[in-house]
Amino acid sequence: MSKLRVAVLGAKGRIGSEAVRAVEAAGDMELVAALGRGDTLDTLVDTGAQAVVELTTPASVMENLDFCVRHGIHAVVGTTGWNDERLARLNTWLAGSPGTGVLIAPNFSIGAVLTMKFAEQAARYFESVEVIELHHPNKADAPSGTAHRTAQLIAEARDEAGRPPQPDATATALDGARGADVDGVPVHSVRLRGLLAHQEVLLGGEGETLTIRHDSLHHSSFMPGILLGTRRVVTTPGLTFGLEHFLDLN
Ligand SMILES: NC(=O)C1=CN([C@@H]2O[C@H](COP(=O)(O)OP(=O)(O)OC[C@H]3O[C@@H](n4cnc5c(N)ncnc54)[C@H](O)[C@@H]3O)[C@@H](O)[C@H]2O)C=CC1
Ligand SMILES: O=C(O)C1=N[C@H](C(=O)O)C[C@H](O)C1
Repeated sequence: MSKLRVAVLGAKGRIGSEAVRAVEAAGDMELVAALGRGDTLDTLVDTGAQAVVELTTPASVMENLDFCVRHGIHAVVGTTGWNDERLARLNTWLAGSPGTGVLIAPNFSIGAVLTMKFAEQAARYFESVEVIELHHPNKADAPSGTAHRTAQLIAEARDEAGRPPQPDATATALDGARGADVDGVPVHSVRLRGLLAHQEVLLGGEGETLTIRHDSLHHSSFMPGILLGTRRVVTTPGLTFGLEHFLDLN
Protein backbone atom coordinates (compact mmCIF):
# COMPACT_ATOMS: atom_id res chain seq x y z
CA MET A 1 0.00 0.00 0.00
CA SER A 2 1.38 3.44 -0.88
CA LYS A 3 2.16 5.82 1.95
CA LEU A 4 0.20 9.03 2.56
CA ARG A 5 2.28 11.99 1.40
CA VAL A 6 2.24 14.52 4.25
CA ALA A 7 3.74 18.01 4.66
CA VAL A 8 4.08 20.05 7.86
CA LEU A 9 3.70 23.84 7.88
CA GLY A 10 5.28 25.56 10.88
CA ALA A 11 7.84 22.76 10.96
CA LYS A 12 10.34 24.63 13.15
CA GLY A 13 7.78 25.61 15.81
CA ARG A 14 7.18 23.98 19.19
CA ILE A 15 4.41 21.66 18.03
CA GLY A 16 5.40 21.62 14.35
CA SER A 17 8.84 20.15 15.09
CA GLU A 18 7.22 17.40 17.17
CA ALA A 19 4.74 16.76 14.33
CA VAL A 20 7.62 16.38 11.85
CA ARG A 21 9.07 13.60 14.03
CA ALA A 22 5.66 11.94 14.46
CA VAL A 23 4.95 11.88 10.71
CA GLU A 24 8.46 10.56 10.01
CA ALA A 25 7.90 7.78 12.52
CA ALA A 26 4.45 6.80 11.18
CA GLY A 27 4.75 3.68 9.04
CA ASP A 28 1.86 4.63 6.76
CA MET A 29 3.06 8.20 6.05
CA GLU A 30 5.88 9.84 4.15
CA LEU A 31 7.04 13.33 5.15
CA VAL A 32 7.42 15.09 1.79
CA ALA A 33 7.96 18.67 3.05
CA ALA A 34 8.67 20.49 6.31
CA LEU A 35 8.10 24.18 5.67
CA GLY A 36 8.81 27.20 7.85
CA ARG A 37 8.11 30.92 7.58
CA GLY A 38 9.25 32.29 4.18
CA ASP A 39 9.30 28.91 2.40
CA THR A 40 7.26 28.78 -0.80
CA LEU A 41 3.99 26.88 -0.73
CA ASP A 42 4.69 25.73 -4.30
CA THR A 43 6.81 23.02 -2.65
CA LEU A 44 3.56 21.36 -1.59
CA VAL A 45 2.57 20.93 -5.23
CA ASP A 46 6.08 20.04 -6.39
CA THR A 47 6.38 17.26 -3.79
CA GLY A 48 2.86 15.93 -4.42
CA ALA A 49 1.68 16.47 -0.84
CA GLN A 50 -1.75 14.90 -0.26
CA ALA A 51 -2.25 16.32 3.22
CA VAL A 52 -0.82 19.21 5.18
CA VAL A 53 -0.51 19.56 8.94
CA GLU A 54 -0.93 23.29 9.62
CA LEU A 55 0.73 24.47 12.86
CA THR A 56 1.72 28.08 12.23
CA THR A 57 0.12 31.28 13.53
CA PRO A 58 -3.31 32.91 13.31
CA ALA A 59 -1.74 35.48 10.95
CA SER A 60 -0.54 32.81 8.48
CA VAL A 61 -3.16 30.09 8.59
CA MET A 62 -5.73 31.58 6.21
CA GLU A 63 -3.27 32.17 3.37
CA ASN A 64 -1.92 28.65 3.80
CA LEU A 65 -5.37 27.08 3.75
CA ASP A 66 -6.43 29.14 0.74
CA PHE A 67 -3.47 27.67 -1.15
CA CYS A 68 -4.09 24.10 0.05
CA VAL A 69 -7.81 24.09 -0.76
CA ARG A 70 -7.23 25.65 -4.21
CA HIS A 71 -4.78 22.84 -4.97
CA GLY A 72 -6.97 20.06 -3.54
CA ILE A 73 -4.58 19.35 -0.67
CA HIS A 74 -6.32 18.14 2.52
CA ALA A 75 -5.42 19.94 5.75
CA VAL A 76 -5.30 19.17 9.45
CA VAL A 77 -5.21 22.44 11.35
CA GLY A 78 -4.11 22.98 14.95
CA THR A 79 -3.49 26.71 14.61
CA THR A 80 -5.78 28.88 16.71
CA GLY A 81 -7.64 32.14 15.99
CA TRP A 82 -10.89 30.82 14.54
CA ASN A 83 -14.05 32.90 14.44
CA ASP A 84 -17.29 32.84 12.43
CA GLU A 85 -15.94 35.11 9.69
CA ARG A 86 -12.85 32.94 9.12
CA LEU A 87 -14.90 29.73 9.13
CA ALA A 88 -17.33 31.19 6.58
CA ARG A 89 -14.43 32.16 4.30
CA LEU A 90 -12.95 28.66 4.57
CA ASN A 91 -16.32 27.06 3.83
CA THR A 92 -16.62 29.19 0.69
CA TRP A 93 -13.22 27.99 -0.50
CA LEU A 94 -14.17 24.38 0.26
CA ALA A 95 -17.41 24.73 -1.69
CA GLY A 96 -15.26 25.52 -4.74
CA SER A 97 -13.08 22.43 -4.19
CA PRO A 98 -15.39 19.46 -3.62
CA GLY A 99 -13.52 16.43 -2.34
CA THR A 100 -11.02 18.42 -0.28
CA GLY A 101 -11.16 17.94 3.49
CA VAL A 102 -10.09 20.27 6.31
CA LEU A 103 -10.05 19.30 9.97
CA ILE A 104 -9.71 22.12 12.49
CA ALA A 105 -8.90 20.74 15.92
CA PRO A 106 -8.83 23.23 18.80
CA ASN A 107 -6.95 20.50 20.65
CA PHE A 108 -5.43 17.23 19.42
CA SER A 109 -4.97 15.56 22.81
CA ILE A 110 -7.53 12.93 23.74
CA GLY A 111 -7.73 14.20 27.34
CA ALA A 112 -8.52 17.73 26.23
CA VAL A 113 -11.18 16.51 23.80
CA LEU A 114 -12.74 14.49 26.64
CA THR A 115 -12.57 17.53 28.96
CA MET A 116 -14.61 19.49 26.43
CA LYS A 117 -17.10 16.65 26.06
CA PHE A 118 -17.48 16.15 29.84
CA ALA A 119 -17.86 19.90 30.39
CA GLU A 120 -20.55 20.06 27.72
CA GLN A 121 -22.39 17.13 29.37
CA ALA A 122 -22.12 18.61 32.87
CA ALA A 123 -23.00 22.21 31.94
CA ARG A 124 -26.78 21.82 32.07
CA TYR A 125 -26.75 20.57 35.66
CA PHE A 126 -24.91 23.47 37.33
CA GLU A 127 -25.82 27.07 38.06
CA SER A 128 -22.29 28.43 37.63
CA VAL A 129 -19.40 27.54 35.35
CA GLU A 130 -16.05 29.20 34.69
CA VAL A 131 -13.05 28.08 32.62
CA ILE A 132 -9.41 28.57 33.60
CA GLU A 133 -6.76 27.82 30.98
CA LEU A 134 -3.08 27.80 31.91
CA HIS A 135 -0.26 27.86 29.34
CA HIS A 136 3.44 28.51 28.79
CA PRO A 137 4.30 32.23 28.56
CA ASN A 138 5.36 32.02 24.88
CA LYS A 139 1.79 31.45 23.77
CA ALA A 140 0.67 34.27 21.44
CA ASP A 141 -3.10 34.11 21.87
CA ALA A 142 -5.52 34.33 24.79
CA PRO A 143 -7.82 32.76 25.61
CA SER A 144 -6.61 29.46 24.18
CA GLY A 145 -8.52 27.98 21.25
CA THR A 146 -9.44 25.06 23.49
CA ALA A 147 -10.87 27.27 26.24
CA HIS A 148 -12.78 29.32 23.69
CA ARG A 149 -14.35 26.18 22.19
CA THR A 150 -15.04 24.70 25.63
CA ALA A 151 -16.90 27.85 26.66
CA GLN A 152 -18.92 27.83 23.43
CA LEU A 153 -19.96 24.20 23.98
CA ILE A 154 -20.90 24.95 27.59
CA ALA A 155 -22.92 27.98 26.55
CA GLU A 156 -24.78 25.99 23.87
CA ALA A 157 -25.61 23.24 26.40
CA ARG A 158 -26.86 25.77 28.97
CA ASP A 159 -28.91 27.47 26.31
CA GLU A 160 -30.50 24.20 25.17
CA ALA A 161 -31.34 23.36 28.80
CA GLY A 162 -32.98 26.77 29.24
CA ARG A 163 -30.52 27.85 31.93
CA PRO A 164 -30.64 31.57 32.83
CA PRO A 165 -27.45 33.68 32.92
CA GLN A 166 -25.05 32.79 35.72
CA PRO A 167 -25.39 34.43 39.13
CA ASP A 168 -22.77 37.17 39.59
CA ALA A 169 -23.30 40.13 41.89
CA THR A 170 -20.03 41.86 40.94
CA ALA A 171 -20.74 45.58 41.00
CA THR A 172 -17.22 46.96 40.58
CA ALA A 173 -14.21 45.19 39.09
CA LEU A 174 -10.77 45.94 37.73
CA ASP A 175 -10.62 45.43 33.96
CA GLY A 176 -10.11 41.72 33.32
CA ALA A 177 -10.76 40.62 36.89
CA ARG A 178 -13.74 38.49 35.83
CA GLY A 179 -11.96 37.09 32.79
CA ALA A 180 -13.03 37.20 29.14
CA ASP A 181 -16.72 36.71 28.42
CA VAL A 182 -17.21 33.92 25.87
CA ASP A 183 -20.95 33.58 25.24
CA GLY A 184 -21.64 34.32 28.90
CA VAL A 185 -18.98 31.97 30.28
CA PRO A 186 -16.02 33.65 32.06
CA VAL A 187 -12.66 32.40 30.74
CA HIS A 188 -9.47 33.15 32.68
CA SER A 189 -6.00 32.87 31.10
CA VAL A 190 -2.84 32.16 33.11
CA ARG A 191 0.63 32.38 31.49
CA LEU A 192 3.33 30.77 33.63
CA ARG A 193 6.88 29.55 33.00
CA GLY A 194 7.03 25.80 33.60
CA LEU A 195 3.56 25.10 32.25
CA LEU A 196 2.64 23.66 28.84
CA ALA A 197 -1.14 23.44 28.27
CA HIS A 198 -3.71 22.95 31.03
CA GLN A 199 -7.38 23.62 31.56
CA GLU A 200 -9.86 23.52 34.42
CA VAL A 201 -13.61 23.75 34.10
CA LEU A 202 -15.20 24.73 37.43
CA LEU A 203 -18.89 23.99 37.85
CA GLY A 204 -20.90 25.02 40.87
CA GLY A 205 -24.35 24.18 42.19
CA GLU A 206 -26.12 24.32 45.54
CA GLY A 207 -23.65 22.97 48.13
CA GLU A 208 -21.32 21.29 45.62
CA THR A 209 -18.68 21.93 42.97
CA LEU A 210 -17.25 19.79 40.20
CA THR A 211 -13.80 20.41 38.72
CA ILE A 212 -12.77 18.87 35.39
CA ARG A 213 -9.03 19.28 34.80
CA HIS A 214 -6.72 18.28 31.99
CA ASP A 215 -2.94 18.64 31.72
CA SER A 216 -0.82 18.29 28.59
CA LEU A 217 2.65 17.71 30.01
CA HIS A 218 4.48 17.32 26.69
CA HIS A 219 3.83 18.12 23.03
CA SER A 220 3.78 14.35 22.42
CA SER A 221 0.22 14.44 23.86
CA PHE A 222 -0.97 16.04 20.61
CA MET A 223 0.64 13.55 18.20
CA PRO A 224 -1.84 10.62 18.19
CA GLY A 225 -4.60 13.13 17.42
CA ILE A 226 -2.60 14.74 14.61
CA LEU A 227 -1.89 11.35 13.01
CA LEU A 228 -5.49 10.18 13.41
CA GLY A 229 -6.77 13.46 11.95
CA THR A 230 -4.40 13.17 8.99
CA ARG A 231 -5.52 9.60 8.20
CA ARG A 232 -9.19 10.54 8.42
CA VAL A 233 -9.24 13.95 6.73
CA VAL A 234 -8.23 12.56 3.34
CA THR A 235 -11.52 10.64 3.13
CA THR A 236 -13.69 13.30 4.79
CA PRO A 237 -14.49 16.13 2.35
CA GLY A 238 -15.58 19.53 3.64
CA LEU A 239 -14.95 21.12 7.03
CA THR A 240 -14.78 19.08 10.22
CA PHE A 241 -14.49 21.17 13.40
CA GLY A 242 -13.16 19.20 16.37
CA LEU A 243 -11.28 15.92 16.62
CA GLU A 244 -14.25 14.42 18.50
CA HIS A 245 -15.91 13.83 15.12
CA PHE A 246 -13.18 11.29 14.33
CA LEU A 247 -13.49 9.56 17.72
CA ASP A 248 -16.23 7.18 18.78
CA LEU A 249 -17.35 9.28 21.75
CA ASN A 250 -21.10 8.76 21.90
N1 LIG B 1 -4.64 22.14 18.34
C1 LIG B 1 -3.68 21.76 19.19
O1 LIG B 1 -3.77 20.67 19.80
C2 LIG B 1 -2.49 22.62 19.39
C3 LIG B 1 -2.46 23.84 18.77
N2 LIG B 1 -1.38 24.67 18.94
C4 LIG B 1 -1.43 25.89 18.19
O2 LIG B 1 -0.51 25.76 17.09
C5 LIG B 1 0.02 27.06 16.77
C6 LIG B 1 1.52 26.99 16.84
O3 LIG B 1 1.93 26.81 18.18
P1 LIG B 1 3.48 26.74 18.60
O4 LIG B 1 4.14 25.64 17.87
O5 LIG B 1 3.50 26.73 20.08
O6 LIG B 1 3.99 28.15 18.05
P2 LIG B 1 5.46 28.49 17.52
O7 LIG B 1 5.53 29.98 17.49
O8 LIG B 1 6.48 27.73 18.30
O9 LIG B 1 5.47 27.90 16.03
C7 LIG B 1 4.84 28.49 14.93
C8 LIG B 1 5.80 28.33 13.76
O10 LIG B 1 5.13 28.66 12.55
C9 LIG B 1 6.06 29.37 11.74
N3 LIG B 1 5.32 30.10 10.71
C10 LIG B 1 4.68 31.30 10.79
N4 LIG B 1 4.12 31.61 9.63
C11 LIG B 1 4.39 30.58 8.78
C12 LIG B 1 4.05 30.30 7.43
N5 LIG B 1 3.35 31.18 6.69
N6 LIG B 1 4.47 29.14 6.87
C13 LIG B 1 5.21 28.26 7.59
N7 LIG B 1 5.56 28.46 8.89
C14 LIG B 1 5.14 29.61 9.46
C15 LIG B 1 6.81 30.25 12.72
O11 LIG B 1 8.03 30.74 12.17
C16 LIG B 1 7.04 29.24 13.86
O12 LIG B 1 8.21 28.46 13.65
C17 LIG B 1 -0.61 28.03 17.78
O13 LIG B 1 -1.76 28.62 17.21
C18 LIG B 1 -1.00 27.13 18.94
O14 LIG B 1 -2.03 27.64 19.71
C19 LIG B 1 -0.32 24.31 19.71
C20 LIG B 1 -0.32 23.12 20.38
C21 LIG B 1 -1.41 22.17 20.28
O1 LIG C 1 -0.35 27.25 22.13
C1 LIG C 1 -0.41 26.13 22.70
O2 LIG C 1 0.54 25.65 23.32
C2 LIG C 1 -1.67 25.37 22.61
N1 LIG C 1 -2.62 25.84 21.85
C3 LIG C 1 -3.90 25.26 21.65
C4 LIG C 1 -4.96 26.16 22.21
O3 LIG C 1 -4.85 27.39 22.11
O4 LIG C 1 -5.97 25.65 22.73
C5 LIG C 1 -3.98 23.84 22.17
C6 LIG C 1 -3.22 23.60 23.45
O5 LIG C 1 -3.88 24.25 24.49
C7 LIG C 1 -1.78 24.08 23.32
